[in-house]
Amino acid sequence: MTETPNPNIVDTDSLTGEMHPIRRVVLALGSNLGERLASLQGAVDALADTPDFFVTGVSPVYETDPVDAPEGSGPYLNAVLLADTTLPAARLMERALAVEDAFERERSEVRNAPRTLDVDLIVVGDRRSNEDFLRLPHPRAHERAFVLQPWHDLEPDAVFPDRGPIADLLGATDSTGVRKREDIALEVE
Ligand SMILES: Nc1ncnc2c1ncn2[C@@H]1O[C@H](COP(=O)(O)OP(=O)(O)OP(=O)(O)O)[C@@H](O)[C@H]1O
Ligand SMILES: Nc1nc2c(c(=O)[nH]1)N=C(CO)CN2
Repeated sequence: MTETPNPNIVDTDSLTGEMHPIRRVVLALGSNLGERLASLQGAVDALADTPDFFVTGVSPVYETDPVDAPEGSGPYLNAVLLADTTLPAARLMERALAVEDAFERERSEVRNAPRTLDVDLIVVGDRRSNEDFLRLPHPRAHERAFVLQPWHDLEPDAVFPDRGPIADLLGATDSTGVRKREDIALEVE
């Protein structure tokens, strides 16, 4: 006898759509053009307003010397945001780009040109990707004190996939150009 799917058994996935696991997300925010703090705060607000995306932590703000940036680039404000989400990583990337656009991010041909807002996905659970549109974990973040320091403030025991404890990575990184701004802070609604 040929087995056929029982039409009386409801496939819950066909009702609810694909099921997605909850993933812990680390995002890095940066700005070195325009109203830097307002852009970072706007990014936090916009991300916190994203359905199925729950902000769990926002780091202190750091003033940082530009790294690998064109001559004459100004200092950055940098921060890290932690969240839990069921959104697929590609949707998160689209959302990050849309939030950048909302804050007048111009996409220049010049590598690392000054920008009003940069939203980078650093880690999305154990998701790995190696496409131009989305590389995960972020391929350069493990050597960037402007990412590691604020992340370390939130999660001193965090481990960067394949790279090791962020405390060790931070210890191996030059963080002289990374200064905490005690006078300003980002707020989560
Ligand atoms: N993990 C990621 N986070 C952010 N953008 C990514 C990531 N992986 C790939 N991209 C792609 O990179 C492009 C954004 O590049 P962008 O000019 O903002 O890089 P950058 O932030 O200047 O440099 P870097 O990646 O070294 O921080 C987007 O098209 C985006 O799809
Ligand atoms: N200090 C600092 N330097 C950078 C930053 C950044 O956010 N902070 N982002 C870059 C490209 O994403 C390149 N250089």
